[in-house]
Amino acid sequence: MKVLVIGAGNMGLTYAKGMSKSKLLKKENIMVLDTSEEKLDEVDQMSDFDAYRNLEDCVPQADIIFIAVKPYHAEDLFRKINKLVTGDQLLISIMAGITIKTIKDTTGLTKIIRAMPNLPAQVGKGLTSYVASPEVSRIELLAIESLLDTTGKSILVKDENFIDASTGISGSGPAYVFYFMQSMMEAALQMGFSPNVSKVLVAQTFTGAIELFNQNTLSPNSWMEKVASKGGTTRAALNSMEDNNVGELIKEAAFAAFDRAVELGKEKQHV
Ligand SMILES: NC(=O)C1=CN([C@@H]2O[C@H](COP(=O)(O)OP(=O)(O)OC[C@H]3O[C@@H](n4cnc5c(N)ncnc54)[C@H](OP(=O)(O)O)[C@@H]3O)[C@@H](O)[C@H]2O)C=CC1
Ligand SMILES: O=C(O)[C@@H]1CCC=N1
Repeated sequence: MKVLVIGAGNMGLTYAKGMSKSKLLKKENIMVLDTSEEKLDEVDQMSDFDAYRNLEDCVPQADIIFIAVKPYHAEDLFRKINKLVTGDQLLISIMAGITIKTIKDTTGLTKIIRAMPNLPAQVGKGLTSYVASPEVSRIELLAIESLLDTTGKSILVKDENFIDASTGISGSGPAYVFYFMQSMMEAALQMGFSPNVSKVLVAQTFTGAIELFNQNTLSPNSWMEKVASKGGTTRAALNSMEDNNVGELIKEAAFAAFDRAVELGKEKQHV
């Protein structure tokens, strides 16, 4: 089985590396194509995969084509791919918003997996939700699941709406966590801690809280209660968040990402 990864950026290279480390695929069976000379130099220097500049040289050889370019590059790329594909190839897209129908209509392929990973895939802690077109067989689906699992966990969702929804939760979600971390680090700096100490205070707090959450069956609300003493400091902080409607604002932000994913799928330039 040969896999071609198109787009050697944050996510494309992460998956190429994940697949090669996993031993599911031999390195010589992973091809990487990008239009940026800088990215291709990076791939060449890693000397892990063969770097390609021209679609003609790699698309026809691929059993699986993994698309990891930005959504606004999809239209042009798909038009070019259309002339090179054979009906049996399977395409995995991780692009936000781009629907299976659009991919089928523009590439001519029918075996499509639409997936939504997240950045922690870079450290093997990713979460990828995915859905398949009916033309993908059960055996192919199992093989794809193994490939996606090389970067963390994967979840097969019921329909594409859940891909857009998981974009709002897990796809974009790491940025919400970093937003929270940034604010806490800024508060620590304002309290007089050095940048290094601020970083350790915040990072270890997040790591510890996640470890607790993962080792137990308690909800975040129950954990909050364990931290907060009556009339104490945590209650003061949680009251301040409640007063400022922070919880609702976080939900609103997640829905803004969900809505944007749906909108991206409808934008004319992609079809
Ligand atoms: N970053 C994230 O956390 C997540 C991203 N995604 C999705 O993954 C996709 C990729 O995102 P990300 O990895 O961050 O993007 P990057 O910009 O890091 O990587 C995309 C790469 O593709 C290259 N490229 C552009 N057009 C083409 C083309 N026609 N053929 C080959 N290569 C091309 C780009 O080159 P150049 O820079 O020159 O344009 C760039 O090197 C997006 O569609 C996004 O929606 C999904 C989940 C999480
Ligand atoms: O911001 C984006 O559009 C992509 C999709 C999810 C994370 N990054």
